[in-house]
Amino acid sequence: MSDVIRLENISKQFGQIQALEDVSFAIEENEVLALVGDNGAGKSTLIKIISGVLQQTSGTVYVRGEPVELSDYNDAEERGIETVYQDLAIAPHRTVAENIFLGNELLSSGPLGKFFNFVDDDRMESEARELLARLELDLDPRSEVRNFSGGEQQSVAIARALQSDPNIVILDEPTSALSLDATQRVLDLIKRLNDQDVTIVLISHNLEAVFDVADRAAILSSGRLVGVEDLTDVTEDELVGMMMGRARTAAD
Ligand SMILES: Nc1ncnc2c1ncn2[C@@H]1O[C@H](COP(=O)(O)OP(=O)(O)OP(=O)(O)O)[C@@H](O)[C@H]1O
Repeated sequence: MSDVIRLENISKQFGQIQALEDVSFAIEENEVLALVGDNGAGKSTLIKIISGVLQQTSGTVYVRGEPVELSDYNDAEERGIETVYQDLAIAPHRTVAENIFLGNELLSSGPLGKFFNFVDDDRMESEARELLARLELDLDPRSEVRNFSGGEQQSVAIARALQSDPNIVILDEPTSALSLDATQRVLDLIKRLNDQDVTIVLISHNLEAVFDVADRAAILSSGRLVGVEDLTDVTEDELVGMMMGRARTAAD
């Protein structure tokens, strides 16, 4: 398996606070990698660096073997990396199709449409319909998103990230605040994406979800990488121990 992203000695300081210290590991092609750790461990800081929102103080990010400078969100998007943040940034009074194309609206191809920037609602609706079908999401592209449950809104946010056809999707706590049922539906969506060759990085405090959907877990504690474990090799208790900063020993 080849690396899609490799982090080498990534450190990040905010003034006196060392949010990340010398973090090095690789994300493999087509895996689901969970990023776990206690509050303040550095998970959000790390994904913001991978998605171009923050820049590391030192260290190098490699995407498909190339050292890259991700100075903003577009740099990451151009390399096929999309992120769905916890706040979702969904526009509740817009339709599913409008949300999927929010900020990337398709314009009419006719000369007048181009000139006046007419949005091509029909094309957005039909492309949204195709995308939703590909993700096996039973959502009407013409419905306003405010009518949806939390799990469905999360699915719309994931569909929007998929609109640019990324091959790496980073999900920040996609199941927090969801019912058990909705959580399972979002986990099933993550599995379907992964079956379609999308590499997934998942931040989650829900260890049951992590064990259900992820292949490996990278464990952070106080800004340091404690380990990267194959989830078939560790128990939930061992993982919690590592999240508390206890490296695995041969006796574990
Ligand atoms: N913009 C910032 N300015 C100053 N300190 C920050 C900033 N962002 C994060 N930090 C600090 O960096 C450390 C790591 O925070 P981060 O949000 O990455 O942790 P986390 O693992 O995502 O936590 P949580 O699970 O609570 O979201 C914390 O000590 C946090 O207070």
